[in-house]
Amino acid sequence: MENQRQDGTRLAPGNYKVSPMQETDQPADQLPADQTPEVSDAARHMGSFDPTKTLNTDANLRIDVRNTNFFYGAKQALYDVSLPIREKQVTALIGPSGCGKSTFLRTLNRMNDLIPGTRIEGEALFDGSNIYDKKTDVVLLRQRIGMVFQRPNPFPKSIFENVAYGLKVQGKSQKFIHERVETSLRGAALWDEVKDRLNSSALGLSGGQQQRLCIARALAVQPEVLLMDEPASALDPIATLKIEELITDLVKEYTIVIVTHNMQQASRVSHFTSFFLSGKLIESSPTVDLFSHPHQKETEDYISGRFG
Ligand SMILES: Nc1ncnc2c1ncn2[C@@H]1O[C@H](COP(=O)(O)OP(=O)(O)OP(=O)(O)O)[C@@H](O)[C@H]1O
Repeated sequence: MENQRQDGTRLAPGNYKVSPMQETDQPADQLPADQTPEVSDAARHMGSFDPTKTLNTDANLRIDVRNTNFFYGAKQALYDVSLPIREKQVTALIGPSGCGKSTFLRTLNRMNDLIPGTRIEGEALFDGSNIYDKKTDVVLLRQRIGMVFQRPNPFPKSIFENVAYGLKVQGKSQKFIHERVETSLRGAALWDEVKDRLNSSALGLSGGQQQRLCIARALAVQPEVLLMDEPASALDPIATLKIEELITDLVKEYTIVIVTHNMQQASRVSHFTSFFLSGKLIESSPTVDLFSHPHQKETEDYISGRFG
């Protein structure tokens, strides 16, 4: 298929131009915010990441979701979803608003349990145990499968306290906590920006920094899987590129599942992409294949911009 959107831009990873990355001769102060030289620099750096180079279709299954149905009261939001989530790979969930991406993501660490009247069927095997099992220790589960939300949600505490929080709950020693806070902030590419103000309020950070702080907070308890629900949708283009760059770094050590509205973002950062529509998983493939050779008509319609 000629993989062109209606506006003419191509979607195949690595072969298309994403508007924030385009270069121009206009003076910087006359450029839209997403085309400033700073963005171009970050974009150039991102340009060196090519998920096709680290795609591993044989990677171990980290979570094996089988035949999941999910209900909000009488309303069914997921229909018979089966999806293998591979270790140390980024899996992107895409699809139009209301298709069930976030619901699916939240089933993976039982965040939907917090909503009264919800019900789930099927299984999601994580180290041989079913995540949905009533006996699952959800506190431990959420430690092992951490989550970052759409809007940065730091606690109204200091930068240090935000990252140390989970470790204090675990009763770790002061020395351990100090070391882990630094490692986590480094892991979230925030250390250099905050090392001299660890005791300042986290609420004084920019939106992008707050989101990286939330990522550091999730990393502090050493999760194995990171769930990200549109982690950059509330951020400006520079902060967005920093988060994308961070994802491409984190996946060396963690398994990542990311919900995104942005197909170009899925192409830039993910190894696998799953397309949802009306609560059903329509197609799931290596990202490069899904965008260049979709197997289903619905997928082709969606990625070519015919709906959604
Ligand atoms: N707490 C809730 N109670 C009842 N229905 C809900 C609830 N949360 C989501 N839904 C419904 O479930 C369906 C899937 O919603 P979900 O938020 O998972 O979709 P989404 O693909 O993530 O959408 P978006 O991209 O807009 O965030 C939608 O019809 C939505 O209205």
